[in-house]
Amino acid sequence: MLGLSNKILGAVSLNLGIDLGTANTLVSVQNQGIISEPSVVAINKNTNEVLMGGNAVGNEAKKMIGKTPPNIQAVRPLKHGVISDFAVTEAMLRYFIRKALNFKWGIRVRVVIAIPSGINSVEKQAVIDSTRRAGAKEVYLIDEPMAAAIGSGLPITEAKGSMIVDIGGGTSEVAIISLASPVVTRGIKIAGDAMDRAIVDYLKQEKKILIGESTAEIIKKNLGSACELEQELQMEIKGQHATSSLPKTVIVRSEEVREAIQTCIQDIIHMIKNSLEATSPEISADLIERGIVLAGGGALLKGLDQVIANETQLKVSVADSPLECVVRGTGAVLGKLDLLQHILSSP
Ligand SMILES: Nc1ncnc2c1ncn2[C@@H]1O[C@H](COP(=O)(O)OP(=O)(O)OP(=O)(O)O)[C@@H](O)[C@H]1O
Repeated sequence: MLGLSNKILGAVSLNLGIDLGTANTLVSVQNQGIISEPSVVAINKNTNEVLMGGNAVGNEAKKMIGKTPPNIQAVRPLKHGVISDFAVTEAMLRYFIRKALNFKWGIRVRVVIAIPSGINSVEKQAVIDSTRRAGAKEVYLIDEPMAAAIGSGLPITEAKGSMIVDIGGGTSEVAIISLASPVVTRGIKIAGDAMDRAIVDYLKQEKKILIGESTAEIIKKNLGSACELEQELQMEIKGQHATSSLPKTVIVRSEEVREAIQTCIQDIIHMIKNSLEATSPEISADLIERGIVLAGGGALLKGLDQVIANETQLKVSVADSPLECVVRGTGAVLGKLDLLQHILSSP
């Protein structure tokens, strides 16, 4: 839990870096720490308004998915890395900003917010407007892969190619960066959520069991892998029989999960190869030396680094705390807004 010091509470302004993600929203409070909660909001279906009280957003709201009474719905306001519901996103941002301020008032808030590199200028302006309405006075945007590269510690300002692959919940993005500018970028809407859906479909088809996406995510994190494991794994899963709808229990094996998510992994590898094909020979030479850095929660999939290394013949490493790379990058930029003005994204 983040605790704001008296020094910050006594200050008139506060800098926040925000990674507004499909799966998780993270907020870095300058010199303090990181808040991280799922990007989930509970709404009243009758009024379409966000529920009152402390359980309407984040961890508590995620626990409600698939278990709400008919008048309440737990929704994820971002889909495929893009905001699908601006009103709900704004409510979520307001919650996170207030939490970062420890629910104190009268503090001027400056925000750097990371956005998927594929969103258009109208959507960018909408993110700025929502963040302002949620309580920020100044708002700057940065492309997610650029923030991930900075947060992974890549030397992006050098005249040498650096490559980051950010695999999140809704999107997988690649950026090859030199002199603080993206030289090649690629993105696809295939990432962690698509793997969860693939597991749901596979188990319905092959094991005649219906499960929700939250259960599929647990299966992916526990059993999911991109290549053979030294010790294959298995776990017991509870759900509903696909035809009788009665409760059903099955054993799921890591080999089955690998088969289920294979297509998603191939799509991500295809995107990476495609970006490598688009680089200049000089940058390719730099990448042979430096390799590829993986960030985002998807980077934690067992064996993914190994498979990408085999397919590209480059060194591949997973960034430290890959789920926090983007927000660490936004935090780093906040400290040097003047210096890094040119890497911020404008609508
Ligand atoms: N150990 C793990 N193995 C596989 N996947 C994991 C693991 N841990 C987390 N993930 C997946 O990482 C994804 C979340 O990553 P992250 O928080 O970086 O995404 P996001 O920033 O919310 O999404 P986006 O960048 O697409 O908006 C989820 O799909 C989650 O299931």
